[in-house]
Amino acid sequence: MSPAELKRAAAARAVGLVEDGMRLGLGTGSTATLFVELLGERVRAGLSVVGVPTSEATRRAAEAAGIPLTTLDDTPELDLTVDGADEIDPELRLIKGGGGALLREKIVAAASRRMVVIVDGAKRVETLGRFPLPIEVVPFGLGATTRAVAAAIRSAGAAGPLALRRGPDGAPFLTDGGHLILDAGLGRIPDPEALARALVAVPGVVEHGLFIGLATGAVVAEAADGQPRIVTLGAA
Ligand SMILES: O=C[C@H](O)[C@H](O)[C@H](O)COP(=O)(O)O
Repeated sequence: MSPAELKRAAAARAVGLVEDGMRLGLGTGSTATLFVELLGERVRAGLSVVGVPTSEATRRAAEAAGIPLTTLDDTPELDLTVDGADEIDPELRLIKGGGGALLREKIVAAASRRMVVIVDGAKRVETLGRFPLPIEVVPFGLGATTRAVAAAIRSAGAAGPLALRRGPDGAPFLTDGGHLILDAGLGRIPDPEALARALVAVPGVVEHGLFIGLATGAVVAEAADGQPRIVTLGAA
């Protein structure tokens, strides 16, 4: 089975969690986009929901799918956010931000009573860190902030190179908020909570891709005999 088929299977299961009248957080990335497309089919069939997109890309996808949108200003409390992830560990801790949407994703997840993560089985790890950890920083003072981020990483018992993320044209990648991203290739993160605390204490760091205590459940699609097998973690 291809990763795309597994992602679609996870997204399809999560669409079944949506109930009429729900206020939804709409995640970002290839898996979350499949969820948005499938949700759009239900909306066109009569389901009534409103969604808060976590990126401009998701806003466009949701508009194309016909999903009514709102903002956290008008709708500050959400019932359910469905989003993808780059990694998930057994404690439902995540690495997110591979697509650069971590800041809005974390704000939306924190405003939601439930956050359900949809992933293919390859995203499951025992220890977070194989996927480079995205760290969103303001452009001002980049050199000093990078040094401080490196020290914060060491203080949390981790190590690895920091790379400024670049777009396909080679120019620094800019988030929807106009910030830069440092990708930390750590291999393993022995103490995610300690690293999260250390990173938020660095002036210039806007947010990081460790999502701890936010996911309430996960829908994982694994390949079994050529068919997707859904495994749920937590409350999903
Ligand atoms: O910034 C992007 C998000 O955190 C995505 O949810 C994450 O990168 C997973 O994306 P995908 O479903 O494309 O693997």
